[in-house]
Amino acid sequence: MNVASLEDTLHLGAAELGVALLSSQEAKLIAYLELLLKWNKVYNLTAVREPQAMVTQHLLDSLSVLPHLGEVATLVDVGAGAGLPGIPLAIARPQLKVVLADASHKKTSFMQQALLELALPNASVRCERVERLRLSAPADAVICRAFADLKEFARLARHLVAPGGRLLAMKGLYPHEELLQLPPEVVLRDVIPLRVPGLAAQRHLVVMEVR
Ligand SMILES: C[S@@+](CC[C@H](N)C(=O)[O-])C[C@H]1O[C@@H](n2cnc3c(N)ncnc32)[C@H](O)[C@@H]1O
Repeated sequence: MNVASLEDTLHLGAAELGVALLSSQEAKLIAYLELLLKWNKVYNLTAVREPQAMVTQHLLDSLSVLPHLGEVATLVDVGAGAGLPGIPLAIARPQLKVVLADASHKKTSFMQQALLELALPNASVRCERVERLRLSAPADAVICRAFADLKEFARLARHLVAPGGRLLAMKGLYPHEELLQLPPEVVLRDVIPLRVPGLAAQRHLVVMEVR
């Protein structure tokens, strides 16, 4: 693996996103990719296996939401899988408390190991179905990528935030159909187009507020 060029892609891409990273944070993000590559051989954690594509589709895609998180202090990543977007966000914003939740023991074992190896005290892992997950205090926001349609996301995760809290869904194409199906318990606040460096595909962040 050509680590130097992966670092370049990450460094230039983060700068393009307006995300400031220390070199130690960039090194942790690359170390996370290396862990993902290593565990993927046995655990089949992600279909994206080419290292440069992983920088773009996993690291930069996750980091692209950072400028839109606002003052959020606690964030739950539901259906986090191998830790996306939650682990890159926890690395890039050490003050942010991140809960990584997934129902799959295989996925949560990987995330637990990644948190240990990367020394990420601001993140924790819960092996639980989202609908059964209970937090000691409501989070400021919940985020998901490739988890469920907007209606189902709201149904399964709205109990994790207090009224006024946000549900953030990372989507590809503008989700016209899904937006027509939003339940009355949430209000649509924004649909933000995201530009991920190196990715031609459309990306959007849907911001909903829980009533
Ligand atoms: C397609 S993967 C996406 C993983 C990651 N967010 C990403 O973008 O790479 C969906 C994940 O959601 C998890 N999942 C699906 N339904 C769930 C539920 N009700 N509660 C918790 N996790 C769930 C699955 O185990 C799987 O890891």
